[in-house]
Amino acid sequence: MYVSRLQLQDFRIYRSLVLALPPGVCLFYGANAAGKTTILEALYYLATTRSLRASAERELIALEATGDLGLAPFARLAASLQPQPDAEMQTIEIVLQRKFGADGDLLPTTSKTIRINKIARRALDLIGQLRVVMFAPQDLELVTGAPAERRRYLDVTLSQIDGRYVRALSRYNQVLTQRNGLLRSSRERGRAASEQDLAFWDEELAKAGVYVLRERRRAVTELDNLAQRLYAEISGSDLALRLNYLDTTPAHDVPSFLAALKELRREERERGVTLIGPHRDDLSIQLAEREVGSFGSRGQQRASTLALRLAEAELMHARTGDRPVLLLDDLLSELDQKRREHLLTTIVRPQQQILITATDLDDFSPSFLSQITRMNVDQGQIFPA
Ligand SMILES: Nc1ncnc2c1ncn2[C@@H]1O[C@H](COP(=O)(O)OP(=O)(O)OP(=O)(O)O)[C@@H](O)[C@H]1O
Repeated sequence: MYVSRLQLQDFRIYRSLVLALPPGVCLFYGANAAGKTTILEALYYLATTRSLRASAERELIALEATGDLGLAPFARLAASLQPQPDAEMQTIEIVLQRKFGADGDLLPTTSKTIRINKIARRALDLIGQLRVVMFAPQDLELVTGAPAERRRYLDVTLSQIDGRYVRALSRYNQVLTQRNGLLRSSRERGRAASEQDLAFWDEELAKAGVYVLRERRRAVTELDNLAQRLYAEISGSDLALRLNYLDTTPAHDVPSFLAALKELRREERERGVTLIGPHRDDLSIQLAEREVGSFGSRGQQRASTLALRLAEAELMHARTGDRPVLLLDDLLSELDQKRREHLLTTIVRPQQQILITATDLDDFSPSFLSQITRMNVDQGQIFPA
């Protein structure tokens, strides 16, 4: 699959952009703050419906956006996807709009409208239409950061592969919020939640949770194989990079999940929170049997992160038969010339769309530059170069 066209209106620095993209490698270069990362962010947002860096979605709407004829300011992102060489083109679109309050002032909240082939759909239906893997400078947090970073890694990967996973995870999170609300409010009121109410939420939590757990465990087994090989390729080292899913419950089916919840009943009532399940799990990432996050050198942490991202792309390819679009944000500038060339030869393949950002063309060899498309980014405008 590749993105043949990206259209942005009032998305961050881009007031109006129509960009044709090639199926192979495309390098976006330009000064700091020119708008390079924003292009990758737009594609990540269209793929996952999540922002990479905004703390509130309204930040994605251009500050200068005024909205039309009394409409609240909005951002529009659209992409044309070419799934297979002969398959029919698809279009995906997100419109993100500010809301007016009763007094006519803009509220901090936004609404999101999603269309696939011009037909309104839910966010859950959009995920998986376009598959991307983002390599970002802040990726080191994948190994050094909190468990939530690693859960997100698994969730974003699996959500793009499996529609049922997206729905199960969304259901799990809804149920978890309800169940935690019940446990917390009962504790605060000093009146135990009824066993009947809890039993209902237990059942719902277990049903969604078991699917999420099963798919995460299966993915980690595959990612473990892939990442081991990729780490060796990237680093040239023979230390084994190993991934392990760290679960808070060994449950494999609904009855065992329910039994585990039952066992913790008293403690959960006392603490007012759900203590086991996918929302508390973690992914162990070890090199030579030690956690890379705590024991690895900076170079080992970086190589592990790269291996994890490449493994993510390989997993998507293995499961769907299609290569995801790779988004490499300012990644290559951190590597020396030899490692950069090595990485590029590892990832550049026929039918693999790769979008790269860089401030400096000098980071690339003339032979590499002669084989790719270059785009110069300048203050929210893009010029083929
Ligand atoms: N909502 C918004 N409206 C207008 N401009 C915005 C908005 N959000 C971010 N910007 C601006 O967009 C510009 C481009 O940001 P971007 O991160 O894409 O740059 P970049 O080319 O990747 O820079 P660098 O090389 O420093 O990483 C920045 O100046 C940023 O302040």
